[in-house]
Amino acid sequence: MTATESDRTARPALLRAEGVTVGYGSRSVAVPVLRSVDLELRHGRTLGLVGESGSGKSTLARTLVGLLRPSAGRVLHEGRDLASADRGEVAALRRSVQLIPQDPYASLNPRMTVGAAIAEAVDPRRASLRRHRSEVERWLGLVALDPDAADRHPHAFSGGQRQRIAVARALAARPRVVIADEITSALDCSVQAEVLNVLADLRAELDLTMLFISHDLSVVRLVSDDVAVLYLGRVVERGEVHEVLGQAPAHPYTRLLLDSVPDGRELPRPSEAAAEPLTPHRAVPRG
Ligand SMILES: Nc1ncnc2c1ncn2[C@@H]1O[C@H](COP(=O)(O)OP(=O)(O)OP(=O)(O)O)[C@@H](O)[C@H]1O
Repeated sequence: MTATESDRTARPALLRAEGVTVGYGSRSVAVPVLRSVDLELRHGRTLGLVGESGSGKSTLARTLVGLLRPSAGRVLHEGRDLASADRGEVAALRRSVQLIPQDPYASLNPRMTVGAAIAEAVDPRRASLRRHRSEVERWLGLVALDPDAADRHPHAFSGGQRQRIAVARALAARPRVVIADEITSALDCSVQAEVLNVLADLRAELDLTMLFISHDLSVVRLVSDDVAVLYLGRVVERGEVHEVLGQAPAHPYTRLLLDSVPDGRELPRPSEAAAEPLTPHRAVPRG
């Protein structure tokens, strides 16, 4: 075992799927979308999840945060099975794993100001923008938005700004794990870079563990330490990014994925590709 391998496997798994099978509809008629999926997110690492449209990536994301129940297998949050946790524990465990969906309209209430939405994430029981104004403004600063953004509604922002608001809102809940589900796929390239840079800065500052879902192999290569390849609802290959997306992918589907990307094997290594941070270093609010 190499030094990197032992470092990776020594880190505790914050989130683990064990033999997870999920389908939609009633159990008797459901055709599984996910079949016996095993996956783990280890502390401080980013796992990229790739796979073609319909392979089950979003279904897996929703299952990991507890929005869908597996018909077989289990999901463990820091070793605890959501299915056997009591209500208080489920609420805390769910809060510690935040999902950022592709469409920020799905996660931002159009009738709520941005500040009220972030205040709710900061403190769901005493959600008040007035009470949490300074922390809300710090989070807005962390995603490079002005403090007065707090008083505006989501429709007043561009797609990239809305996605940064969604990132701030998810992170304001102080999760240990973030699941980013195709968060840049609806954005132009330059705006994609803005969102990815913000996320990369915050990931390092907050010591986040992340599942980064994307069909874009070059983006996955940039942000991930490890990668898992989902094909027809099964994880067919996983490992460190440079191994799986490097010279010798083991599974034919991974080879097909790579062959479909122009210069797919020549993508820059994360260290070479690390772009200038979009935002200057900012102190992260601790609380
Ligand atoms: N609410 C639902 N009810 C029934 N079937 C669904 C539902 N959501 C997804 N599916 C089906 O489950 C399969 C996997 O969908 P899923 O959205 O998880 O795939 P995906 O890999 O995220 O795709 P994409 O990259 O296009 O977002 C698809 O066949 C889809 O039609």
